[in-house]
Amino acid sequence: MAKFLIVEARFYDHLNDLMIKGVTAELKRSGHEFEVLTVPGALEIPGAISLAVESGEFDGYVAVGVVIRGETYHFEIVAGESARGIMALTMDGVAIGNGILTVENEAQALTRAKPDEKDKGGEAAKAAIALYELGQRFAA
Ligand SMILES: Nc1c(NC[C@H](O)[C@H](O)[C@H](O)CO)[nH]c(=O)[nH]c1=O
Ligand SMILES: CC(=O)[C@@H](O)COP(=O)(O)O
Repeated sequence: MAKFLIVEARFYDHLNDLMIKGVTAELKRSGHEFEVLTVPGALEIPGAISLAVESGEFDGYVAVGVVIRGETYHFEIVAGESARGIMALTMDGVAIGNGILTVENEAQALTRAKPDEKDKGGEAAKAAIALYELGQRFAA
């Protein structure tokens, strides 16, 4: 059994609730423990994970967030930089599943957040578990 930290950017409550439902269902199904940490936005997720890694308390991480395009270039920054930060940590050997939705509108977010539809939360949890197990294999 491993212990995962779910780091959620709680920008849209109802969408995050659906995403977290999918993530936790998969972690429970796989027999792993988890905690949830909430940060203001997706841009804060990589930094929060980096701080948590220093604690040595967790075996893997699931990033959860919803980034919906607005009127300005800020969407590109939030979507791109949160993904870049997560990828940099992953390339440094941290097991992270990226469940940050980057979408054009709420309808696209909803279908991807719902566990009984595209279940991107469950998908991110599976990715985190896969990287954790890979790390175990190569450390053996
Ligand atoms: N517009 C969205 C944001 N923006 C906030 C940033 O993530 C960040 O918290 C702020 O720039 C301060 O550093 N965040 C989301 O998660 N989703 C959005 O749609
Ligand atoms: C993804 C965002 O940062 C976005 O929601 C911000 O909206 P706007 O570009 O209209 O300021």
